[in-house]
Amino acid sequence: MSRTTAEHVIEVERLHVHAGASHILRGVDLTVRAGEAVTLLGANGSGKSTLVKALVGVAAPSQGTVRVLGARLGTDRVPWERVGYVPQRAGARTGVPSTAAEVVASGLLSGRRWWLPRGWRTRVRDALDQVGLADRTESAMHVLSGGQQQRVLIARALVRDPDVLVLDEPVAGVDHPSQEAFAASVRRLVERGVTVLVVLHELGELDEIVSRAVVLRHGLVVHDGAPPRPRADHDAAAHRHLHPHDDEARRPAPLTQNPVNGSTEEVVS
Ligand SMILES: Nc1ncnc2c1ncn2[C@@H]1O[C@H](COP(=O)(O)OP(=O)(O)OP(=O)(O)O)[C@@H](O)[C@H]1O
Repeated sequence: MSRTTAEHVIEVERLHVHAGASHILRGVDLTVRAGEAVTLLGANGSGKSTLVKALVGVAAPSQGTVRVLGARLGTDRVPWERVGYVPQRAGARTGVPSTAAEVVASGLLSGRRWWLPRGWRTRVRDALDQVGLADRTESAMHVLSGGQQQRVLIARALVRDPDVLVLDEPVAGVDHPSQEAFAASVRRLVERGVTVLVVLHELGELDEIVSRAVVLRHGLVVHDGAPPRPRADHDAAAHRHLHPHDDEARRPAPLTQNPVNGSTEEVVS
């Protein structure tokens, strides 16, 4: 059961994003309804991070519109306090000495609210508990493993109790316990009706949680529907992989294409 009244939590229409001379997004349309758990897939450089950055107002559209929770970016006031965002891993080791609790508490600050609300300590502890780090509240960030630091950043997004959560490759390169803790927390959020849009390279632990996959290729949506499932015969001797050359890769993608790495496959019977 969804927690928001806006049926369309995210609405992107004919979105173009340029960076200098690069035309990164070339007319993306995307609608995410309340309560959906959607993964954004695509090969390196296909535009996934740019799309999520445009959703949270970090990348400016050169054309097209983005609406979040019914508010149009750039014209309406977006209720950012209801949006949780975990950027692509940049490393939490900033050199600034801070504890896990301090990093998570910063997630309670937003545009107009520069003070911590009553009960913030409990909320911070709960958020860290959700990612399996209740016992590391007072740990300095630099003593945590990379996976644990990433979980702290996820807790920083969760502490807002967001209605929509946008995550950019939240588990890339993190240890297995962190991946499991992350999947368990996404499952609970989805059960509570939170809308989730997550950039992934492979479904992994989220395989049974996401219900829809949107695949980008060269800045365009080339698939929007059921998530790719691992093929049972993938390791079979009769299975042959054909990897396209670059100009082939620029042709419109067939739906049988492996959406994660962009390769096409042919089975020899
Ligand atoms: N600020 C920028 N200036 C110039 N080019 C950029 C900029 N940001 C991104 N790009 C280019 O745009 C393309 C898409 O980048 P983006 O990070 O959105 O892709 P991605 O699908 O998230 O890739 P990855 O899976 O490697 O994170 C890439 O070729 C990237 O080099």
